[in-house]
Amino acid sequence: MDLLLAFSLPITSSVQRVPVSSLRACCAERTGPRFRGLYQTTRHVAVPRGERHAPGFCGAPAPCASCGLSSLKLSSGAQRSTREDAVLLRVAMIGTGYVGLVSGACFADAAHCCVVCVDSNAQKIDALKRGEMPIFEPGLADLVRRNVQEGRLSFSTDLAAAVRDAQIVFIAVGTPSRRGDGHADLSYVFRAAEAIGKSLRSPGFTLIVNKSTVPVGTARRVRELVQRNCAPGASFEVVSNPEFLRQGTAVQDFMYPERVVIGMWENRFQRQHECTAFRSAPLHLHERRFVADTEPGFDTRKNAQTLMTQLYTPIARISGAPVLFTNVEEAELVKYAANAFLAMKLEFANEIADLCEVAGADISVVTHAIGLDARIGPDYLQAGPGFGGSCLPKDTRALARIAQELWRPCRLVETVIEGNEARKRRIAQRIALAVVGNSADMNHVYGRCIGVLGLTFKAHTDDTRDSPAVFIVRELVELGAKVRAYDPQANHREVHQILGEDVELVCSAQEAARGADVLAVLTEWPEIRQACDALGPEGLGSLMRHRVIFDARNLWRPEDWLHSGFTYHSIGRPTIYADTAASFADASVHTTQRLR
Ligand SMILES: NC(=O)c1ccc[n+]([C@@H]2O[C@H](COP(=O)([O-])OP(=O)(O)OC[C@H]3O[C@@H](n4cnc5c(N)ncnc54)[C@H](O)[C@@H]3O)[C@@H](O)[C@H]2O)c1
Ligand SMILES: O=c1ccn([C@@H]2O[C@H](COP(=O)(O)OP(=O)(O)O[C@H]3O[C@H](CO)[C@@H](O)[C@H](O)[C@H]3O)[C@@H](O)[C@H]2O)c(=O)[nH]1
Repeated sequence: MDLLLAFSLPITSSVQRVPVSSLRACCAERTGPRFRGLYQTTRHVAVPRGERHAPGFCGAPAPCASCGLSSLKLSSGAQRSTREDAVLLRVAMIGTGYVGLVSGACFADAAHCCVVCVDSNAQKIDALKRGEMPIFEPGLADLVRRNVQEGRLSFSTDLAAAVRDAQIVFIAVGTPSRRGDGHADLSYVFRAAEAIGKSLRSPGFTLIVNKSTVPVGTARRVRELVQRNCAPGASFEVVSNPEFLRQGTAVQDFMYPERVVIGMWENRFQRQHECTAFRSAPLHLHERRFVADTEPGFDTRKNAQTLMTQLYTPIARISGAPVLFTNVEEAELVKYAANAFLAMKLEFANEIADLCEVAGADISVVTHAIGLDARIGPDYLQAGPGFGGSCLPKDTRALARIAQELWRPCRLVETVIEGNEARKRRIAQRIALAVVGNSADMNHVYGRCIGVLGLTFKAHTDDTRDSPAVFIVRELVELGAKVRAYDPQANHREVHQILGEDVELVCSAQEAARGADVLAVLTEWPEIRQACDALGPEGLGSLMRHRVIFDARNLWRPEDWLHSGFTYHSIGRPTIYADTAASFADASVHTTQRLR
């Protein structure tokens, strides 16, 4: 049995093509709806001859409990030696953050690569060498451990050595917002490009892949920088390969992407003649040629396309994801356009939620109903305190900025950015109003105690970058409130760096609730709901000074708080008042019944 062939080579005598419908569905339950979707969209997969099991289909990264196989773990000595004897692609990942570490570990695991993850932060690399994870990302620790043990993944601060040994070098460094003007700060990318240029082996071909999110035109500048810094005989190509993973589900997203986008250099004249042929059908591997074989640059581009194909074929096979070859500008724009569209959808849901509050409607009913229209879809319509994180806010700002500079302003994106900023402020004000009650005098917030549940920008991550929760807490502190906050994963040191010592960080939801005038839920952690449910309204109420909840993530249904003695505020839904609960009961129960 040759599992390696099953992934990376065409069908051979040891591998057969099997209709997906006849595979063992041993892990269908474990992998959830996405797996079932994949089942429906992929018609054939390659599996070892004589088997009805598709390696990797059973829910990489974890090995399947019932069949013991995954794309990542080989179960017999014979299989292991086949893999060890094979020539592995050598990859250097520059930047070992949320994207670099996940991508590096996943490539090592699924794509049979030897990956060196490089970072200029020596502490991070030392921690990884000791087996400690610098970030919290579900499934990542096991994946890293397994690939380190099996010799496919290592960590280093030595960029030059890693680049010299690599066939493919990824740039996965940060591109934060540049202070003041909203542009992406490309200094990390350019510094990495210079260092890569200086370290390229010569002679020999190296493929440089930009995975960082960058404005259109950046690949061109990276190429110039590498060219300026490399030795005369070095041969290289730069391609763009934006990443679409989400924090909290990063490993799953990387292994089962919706699509892989690879931006290649192309000859513009050729494009006018050839591209129309590809436009009518979805682009798949090898469908698009970028340079005629008689033109200069043909060899490096062909090498680039071959290496990227080799690298992504296993993931494309496992996931059934299309691999789209575009030009570099298209690839760079796809990333910003996708994030801007998601941000727009969220801002839309949030605006409709505001409308629901005054119109006596329930946002969850409205979004459920509009999401049933396939053109709209049910995802990304959960109203909340505004979108945050290290991507959507900075990427929308960067897109708006580039569009302005290219004299094609994206007014819609600009409006989304403004709307989201205003929303976070408004949610802070609403929480403050919940504290002061009928007096509506913001001066009365001074000295009052607000318990905060959740600080990360969403659940299942430790990341507080551009977190709406952190923004809201800062606003409340500025109004003079005493904030006591709990988050299951947020790093206390980082939170103190952002918010100073004005916020007391505690280790449980109970401690955050103790003595609070209002308890504000700002991140949708399941742990938070479980802790509150375990206490029950009586237990929770006995800890608090006043029985008021502000649920900015709609963790509960309004009717859950009827007759509880609590005033329950949420987003885009009727408020349950402690003293007038009965009058709201009918409305909220009706809306929930309609949902079912
Ligand atoms: N976080 C996400 O979910 C996500 C998803 C898709 C795309 N992206 C994009 O990917 C890029 C990286 O994002 P991230 O969240 O992983 O960032 P991050 O800040 O977590 O990691 C970046 C790492 O790069 C290192 N670094 C910077 N310059 C370096 C250099 N010259 N040499 C070696 N290491 C260097 C930093 O020390 C840091 O550890 C960004 O452009 C981001 O927009 C992020
Ligand atoms: O229905 C929803 C979905 C998300 N959010 C909020 O939107 C923000 C972003 O969430 P999400 O997109 O899940 O997280 P990210 O990890 O930032 O992922 C986004 O940003 C990444 C970096 O560019 C992209 O790769 C991903 O495709 C894109 O989803 C968070 O504050 C969420 O709380 C909501 O309020 N309601």
